[in-house]
Amino acid sequence: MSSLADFQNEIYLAGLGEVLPGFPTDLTRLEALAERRLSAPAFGYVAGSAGSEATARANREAFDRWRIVPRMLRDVAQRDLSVEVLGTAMPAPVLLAPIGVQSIFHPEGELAVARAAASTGLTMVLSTAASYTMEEVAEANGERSRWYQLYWPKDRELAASFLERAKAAGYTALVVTLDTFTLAWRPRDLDHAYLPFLRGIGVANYFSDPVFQKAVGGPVTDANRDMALLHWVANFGDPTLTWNDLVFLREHWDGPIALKGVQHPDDARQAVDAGMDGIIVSNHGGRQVDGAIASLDALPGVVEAVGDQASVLFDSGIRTGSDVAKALALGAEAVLVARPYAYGLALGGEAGVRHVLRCLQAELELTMTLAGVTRPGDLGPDFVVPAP
Ligand SMILES: Cc1cc2nc3c(=O)[nH]c(=O)nc-3n(C[C@H](O)[C@H](O)[C@H](O)COP(=O)(O)O)c2cc1C
Ligand SMILES: O=C(O)C(=O)c1ccccc1
Repeated sequence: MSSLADFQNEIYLAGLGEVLPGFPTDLTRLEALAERRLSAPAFGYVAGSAGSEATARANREAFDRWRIVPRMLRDVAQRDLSVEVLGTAMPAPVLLAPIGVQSIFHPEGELAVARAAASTGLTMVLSTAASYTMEEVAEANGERSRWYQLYWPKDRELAASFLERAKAAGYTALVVTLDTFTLAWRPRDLDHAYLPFLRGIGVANYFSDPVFQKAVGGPVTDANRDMALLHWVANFGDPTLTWNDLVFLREHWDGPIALKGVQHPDDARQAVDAGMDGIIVSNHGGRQVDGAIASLDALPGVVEAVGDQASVLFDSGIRTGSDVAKALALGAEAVLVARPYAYGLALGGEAGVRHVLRCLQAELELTMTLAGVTRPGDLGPDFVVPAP
């Protein structure tokens, strides 16, 4: 049986022919390399977080506060990391988190990511704010599984159109991001006075949409471009939304729905009461509320509140396979990874993303195996202790 950890052997064997991996295998090193490759504003956009970046740091520190306790002599010869999450089969409990405006990292942007995801079999979550349309990305992703992330616009007709298009293009689950109806105070972007959308990046799904086009007097050309961008700004998020509005999602989406950005157990309970299928415990990688709780610290409370009624997923701060194991041990059914694959994209396009995904999966399998676990579902709170 082939295993995800075979990547390790592949690297050592290639070394016999003097071939090196090409990218670092310690994924925490990618950020510094990406900084050298990207323009200062583009690097600031991906690496930056809200305010003093205290929450971004807290996300990482929270992982350091948990330590894995390996168990011995448990026959770990046969491993199977595959899981089914919200109806989607995956080779490992790892998804590619939605990241907007990927063409600022590499010209092929989301298309390269869709191909890398397809080649590993992992599920990508496509952002509404993508640089390519959801139909183009679906084509690059092919027969593989993909989910769609909605930024819920003010115009309900536009929201319904996005959902209709996503369904038609083969996105099987819906992720609705709640924590970013407006962008936070982000000093790195402010200091560069840099917002990609105002430069027409990350608006492909809007400009290609029939409902959006109707609102701006037809297809977007040089003549109505400024008006179209202003319409985007006015429409991007809806701060009036409340829990009662979730009915709209159910009316327009018949597949599984997960809410992204939940941190409080009571919000998770409300999501379940509203008929949602999944929760993504996330603080947007520290990019929204500076000073907010580390996402990993919020995870156990949400799992306790709704873990038996909904799929609880996790993101914010995952950098290594060992981090994935800790989040699974604390109750996540699967995790989403964001910045590491964006850095891989910046460093090497499709090959860079594929490298990151293969490293993560191999390291996860080796960590689990050496800790005495052969399946993701067998990782529980017994495998971690708080650091002294
Ligand atoms: C450059 C960038 C763009 C992002 N764009 C989106 C987006 O369009 N939609 C969304 O739901 N989350 C977006 N996120 C948040 C990620 O999906 C994810 O929640 C977060 O980055 C996870 O933390 P990590 O980067 O530490 O893995 C973005 C994050 C980054 C870094
Ligand atoms: O930058 C982000 O974190 C983000 O989520 C976003 C928001 C709007 C458009 C693109 C990305």
